[in-house]
Amino acid sequence: MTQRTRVKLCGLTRPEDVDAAVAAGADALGFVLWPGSKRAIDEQRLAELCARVPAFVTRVGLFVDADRGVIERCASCLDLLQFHGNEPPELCLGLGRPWIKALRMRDGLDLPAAAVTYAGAQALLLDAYRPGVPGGTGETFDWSRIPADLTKPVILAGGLAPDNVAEAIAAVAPFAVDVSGGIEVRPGIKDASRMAAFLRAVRRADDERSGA
Ligand SMILES: O=C(O)c1ccccc1N[C@@H]1O[C@H](COP(=O)(O)O)[C@@H](O)[C@H]1O
Repeated sequence: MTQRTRVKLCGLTRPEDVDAAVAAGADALGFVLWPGSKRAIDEQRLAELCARVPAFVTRVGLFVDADRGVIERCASCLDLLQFHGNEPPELCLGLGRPWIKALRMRDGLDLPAAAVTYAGAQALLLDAYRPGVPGGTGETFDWSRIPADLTKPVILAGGLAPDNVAEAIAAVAPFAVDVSGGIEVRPGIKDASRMAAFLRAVRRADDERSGA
């Protein structure tokens, strides 16, 4: 049986966007805890937003080489940690919380080897590579570079939007898709109708894959 594609909507900063993302049917909501991002929120805002999220919707915190103390404090209201920096796998594992590893698809990246290096991760999030930017570029990458037999679930990210996510799902059949810029009016400000359109496009793609 074809699995349904899970959906993470990332970079939420406002209570109304959290409510709209949940109403649209998102499986996971992402909160950026990297101060360098235009979508960054502080710990107090994180706690406020997380408190709005109902059971069975996963709260994900995104970190880029954050201090361990920051990660531990934020983790108290998160279900999953997402690492975008040079965090050693031992650090990610040592936090004792479920986590995923984001990898930018630079030339020469050996994905099967990365799957071994990050064996403790619950999934690999694959994003576009732009030098000097840890993620969230709004750019796609060559999806054919993703091996079909990776030993970790794939979360496909990078430049996804309501009008290309079906093509991405048909090409990659990822476990999940992740989007930020493609559902925004500007960084950190989400558009409820684009979030709903994204979810509809994913459902349609799943129906097509399953022949429904
Ligand atoms: O969103 C950010 O600002 C960000 C900053 C640093 C690392 C990752 C970031 N976002 C992640 O990147 C993906 C893809 O973004 P986009 O859809 O291409 O805009 C996003 O889903 C976040 O997981």
